[in-house]
Amino acid sequence: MQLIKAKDYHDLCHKAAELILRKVKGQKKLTLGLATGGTPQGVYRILVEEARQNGTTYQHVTTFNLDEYVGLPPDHPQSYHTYMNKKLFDFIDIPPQNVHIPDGMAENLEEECRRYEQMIDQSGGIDLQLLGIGINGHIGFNEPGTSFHSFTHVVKLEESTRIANSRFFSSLEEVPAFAVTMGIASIMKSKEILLLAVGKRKAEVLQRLIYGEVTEELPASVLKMHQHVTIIADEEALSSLSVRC
Ligand SMILES: N[C@@H]1[C@@H](O)[C@H](O)[C@@H](COP(=O)(O)O)O[C@@H]1O
Repeated sequence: MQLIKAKDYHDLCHKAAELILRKVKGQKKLTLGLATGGTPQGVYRILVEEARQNGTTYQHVTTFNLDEYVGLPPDHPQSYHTYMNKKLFDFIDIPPQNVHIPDGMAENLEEECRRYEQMIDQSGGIDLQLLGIGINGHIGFNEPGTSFHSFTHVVKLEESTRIANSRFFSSLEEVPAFAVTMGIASIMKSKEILLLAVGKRKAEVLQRLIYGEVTEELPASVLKMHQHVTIIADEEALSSLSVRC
């Protein structure tokens, strides 16, 4: 794992956007895995601004989002469909048919999970997967205890995750209890992974990730077994480590 230290959130977003843009501009065909949550918002803002200024095209880009809440219609203000449209897709020229987000409203969720996993494979696999990290070490919505062999599946969200994400809803009760998420094995199939960690509240989990063992109790620890992982973290997130980057 390569660890890149960013001064602050602004710096982290620029470093991450730069890495993504190098792929967008350098590859004829590109499949990106995308994340939601607070962390990548600033990265998407930079991508949008850069496309506006330079006319950068995303016609050749296909995307797969990590996850979606079960039971929220795509146009719900807190669905990840809405998040992605409002933060990125509405402002770049990516063809709508190239955008993939799990359907949390599917009647048969098991079938939806299989379909989603197949589509990732049919696209030729993810070239670069963007990840955030939950305070309990989750990636996507893979909570502690999730099998490292899991593919796209339905998960029951941990209370700590619902509480953390309730800041985007008007109350905790409104946060769905279930989600569809790419599994750990789905994420590990990506050719390259970029994990972002920001702020004091990620310091403890980042310390566990970097110094701790590989265990299903800390889903992100699986990344240590991947060949090509970059972590970009700001000073606050790195404050529990004594590393030189
Ligand atoms: N499903 C998402 C994750 O993909 C994300 O990484 C995590 C951290 O979110 P934040 O970046 O807001 O700390 O939150 C959610 O639970």
